[in-house]
Amino acid sequence: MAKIELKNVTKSYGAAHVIKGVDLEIRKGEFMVFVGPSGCGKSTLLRLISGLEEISTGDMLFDGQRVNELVPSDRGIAMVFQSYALYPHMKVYDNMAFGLKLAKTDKAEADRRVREAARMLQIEHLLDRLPKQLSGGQRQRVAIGRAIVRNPRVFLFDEPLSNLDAALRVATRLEIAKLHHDMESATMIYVTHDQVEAMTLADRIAVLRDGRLEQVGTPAELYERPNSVFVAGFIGSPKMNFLTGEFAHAFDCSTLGIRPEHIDIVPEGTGMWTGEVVHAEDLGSDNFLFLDIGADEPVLVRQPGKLGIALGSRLTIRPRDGHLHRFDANDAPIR
Ligand SMILES: Nc1ncnc2c1ncn2[C@@H]1O[C@H](COP(=O)(O)OP(=O)(O)OP(=O)(O)O)[C@@H](O)[C@H]1O
Repeated sequence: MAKIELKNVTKSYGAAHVIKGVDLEIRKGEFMVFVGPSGCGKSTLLRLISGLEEISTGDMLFDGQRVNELVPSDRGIAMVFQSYALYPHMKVYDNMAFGLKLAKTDKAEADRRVREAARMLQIEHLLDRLPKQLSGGQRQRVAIGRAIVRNPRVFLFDEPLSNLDAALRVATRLEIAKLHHDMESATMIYVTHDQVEAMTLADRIAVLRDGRLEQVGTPAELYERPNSVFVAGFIGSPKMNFLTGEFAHAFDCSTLGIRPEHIDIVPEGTGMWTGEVVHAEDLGSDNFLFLDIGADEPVLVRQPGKLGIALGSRLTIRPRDGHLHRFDANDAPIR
């Protein structure tokens, strides 16, 4: 399995500069997740690594070897997309074995690999079925199985779970986490919009913004020590509250960030701010309370359990010690 290095990689389509100089080292066996707003270049970066697209300038290395000119089939990668693209007329077994057949892999060896992958993904009982006889989640597992049997150096996933319903997403996410655990030397790169997928699957997350890397770090690093207002607002769900003006000046900063889960409701007279509940969402396990404390936008407070707080109630709140994020006028953190 491979270590992947990107050295000042750029990609332009005519005058459109999509990737603007990315330096990144993905370790052998690492699970790297790319996140960022729509259009920031996540899929393009994945396609550059796969070789489906050629980089414009810079270098791409797999295990120290320059692969800029290598076609996808010579890079030892396997891709899993959101659409599974299984052959409808072939049984699951043949779908999984197809690539090996093309590569003229020994039949017994191919059989061994298909059954091993099917066992890992718990789809052994589905090998004789056609794709149309499978659920969406099962189809996606077959697509992942088809990637596994090829024994790739690198797995590339482009939003593989986005076509699945909520329950299947969770089940298949656990499956992918297990796969990474079982194939500990497999390097995996994964593009997603989903915060939970990014936070739970990643060894490290790369946050992209407009064709550049904004920050790369472990999920905990990005959550606890974001390097910019952008990362602070992007990582975490629901989103961090940002206060400016007098609210921030009171803390000697230009922007004050507080996550909804780091605000406590306290007795009047002991808090920092008081405001009216202008909107409330009861999720059963959690309450989202939106408080108008006189800032530009209501402050979101996340509280576990059943609260039964009525709209229009006045609440006093206090940010939890050690969980304030202060930023200067350049959006850089003050620590
Ligand atoms: N073949 C192309 N020609 C011109 N522009 C392109 C081409 N492919 C992608 N782009 C542009 O490059 C930018 C990045 O696209 P990309 O698909 O990598 O973004 P993304 O972060 O994966 O977005 P999303 O989250 O919406 O899938 C977009 O502005 C897109 O319009």
